[in-house]
Amino acid sequence: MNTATPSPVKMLLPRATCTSQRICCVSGFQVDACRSSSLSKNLVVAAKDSIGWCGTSSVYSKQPLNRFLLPTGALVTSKSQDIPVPPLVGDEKIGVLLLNLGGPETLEDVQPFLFNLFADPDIIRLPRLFRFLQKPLAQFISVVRAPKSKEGYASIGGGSPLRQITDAQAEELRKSLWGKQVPAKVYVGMRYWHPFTEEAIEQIKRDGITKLVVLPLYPQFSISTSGSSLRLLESIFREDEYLVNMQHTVIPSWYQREGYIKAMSNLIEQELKKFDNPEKVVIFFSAHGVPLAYVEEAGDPYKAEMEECVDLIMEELEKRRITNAYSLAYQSRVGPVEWLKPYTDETIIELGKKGVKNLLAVPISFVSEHIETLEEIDVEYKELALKSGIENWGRVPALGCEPTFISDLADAVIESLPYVGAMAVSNLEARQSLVPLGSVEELLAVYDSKRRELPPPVTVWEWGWTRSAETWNGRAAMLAVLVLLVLEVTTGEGFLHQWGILPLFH
Ligand SMILES: C=CC1=C(C)c2cc3[nH]c(cc4nc(cc5[nH]c(cc1n2)c(C)c5CCC(=O)O)C(CCC(=O)O)=C4C)c(C)c3C=C
Ligand SMILES: [Fe+2]
Repeated sequence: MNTATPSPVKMLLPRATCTSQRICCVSGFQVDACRSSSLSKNLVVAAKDSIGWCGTSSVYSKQPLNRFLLPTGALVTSKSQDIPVPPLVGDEKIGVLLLNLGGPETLEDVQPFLFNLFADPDIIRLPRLFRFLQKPLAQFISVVRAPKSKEGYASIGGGSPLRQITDAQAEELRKSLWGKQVPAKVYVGMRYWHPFTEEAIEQIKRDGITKLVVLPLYPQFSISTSGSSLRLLESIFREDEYLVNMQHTVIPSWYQREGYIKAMSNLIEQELKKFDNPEKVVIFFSAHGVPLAYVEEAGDPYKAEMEECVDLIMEELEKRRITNAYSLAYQSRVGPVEWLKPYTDETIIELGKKGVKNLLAVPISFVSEHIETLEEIDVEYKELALKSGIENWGRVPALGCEPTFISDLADAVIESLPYVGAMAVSNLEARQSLVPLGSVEELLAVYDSKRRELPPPVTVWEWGWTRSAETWNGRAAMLAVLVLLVLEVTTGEGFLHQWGILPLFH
């Protein structure tokens, strides 16, 4: 790190950065800043290829390189590098909050974890009138599902690896940010298990973080994942004076980032090489599904983002002269409603029937190994594939702490810093930015710290004999049955007991 005295006056500060109240001078430029300008706030004076001198209009002194001065709202770019240089922050304390799902760490955790998951109105979306049933229903479903889920977690070692992997990702991201001159603290906030988002927020407050970048660890946005975590965060922020005043921004999704696409392509390329005839392998992207109604009724961008993501990876592979056949399907459906299609299991059978012999599964919606890669894909789908006539099976590992990926996440954080607390001036500006701040307009609107309202969880209602009405009628009927079941289980009385059926479940 070069902390030499700045060489004699040479004003190379780009004009744009001089126009805000505070100024940031960037590395790669030799600067004697705007000392004589009318601007009297903070300055950073940087010697060539370093950032090491900070000061005010009249005095500047050698300071630790980590004391950054941030031009609030101003985008800072350096002509000497492709990646924008980090904005510099004076007494600000930068935090990055990684949002993730969380998973049970022991078999005893499974049922309460499932309860938390099903009690989330973004996972089971009840009509407003029936919201009071959310928790009893969650209790019922979690108890019924727990034995099957426990079996799955038992088969992958007795618990989810998610906490460990996310902690490791947080540490690698922290190191990468520090390496890029951004001394940020990185926190992990899980939605359904420890460390809960609330716990992370308490730590953020204790640490006195003043600027927060919120980064969901899901490449593509879904109401059921990033949306749910952000909704929770919003309710926490709204009730807390410290947080209301803390500046923050959100990176809603990042599947289109070059670094992520390249990292995924690298992994696919490596796994293809393990087959005897790599060019004959069908690349089989398998994404976690969501109920179809999320996309068709509630406007979840998940499907569109997933398809675009797959296209981008295939384009990148094509640049590397890898032009294999590929397919995208959705896995892990839960419950009786229709989910995004095609389903992974049905597609595997279909591919087998078509004579496909070599299949490379690519988990695409999540960046850690978890129960659905380690059990569902590696065991269930592999078995199904082999039964369906596929002879050679491979699976791309989840990204985990892959260096290109982590470095790209760090760049995403750095690129988002100028937006912390600053409203994107327009959607156009947001779309042009490297960080997709405008890709989910409503979310941007909400999660820019100066705007608030979230889109309601249930959106569409049409009168008459329409598809929507049918769906809701069906759900109401299902609910009525479930209410009867819950009442029966809790009171020990009802038609199933009368018929002598229910005691079988005790
Ligand atoms: C992008 C990823 C995910 C989406 C979208 C998603 C939606 C979604 N999930 C359920 C129900 C369950 N998910 C469960 C586990 C689970 N889900 C994801 C990711 C997405 N879910 C992950 C990474 C995990 C595994 C965590 C781990 O412990 O390793 C479970 C529990 C496991 C099981 O019993 O199968 C359930 C249940 C719904 C209903 C939903 C969309 C509405
Ligand atoms: Fe899930």
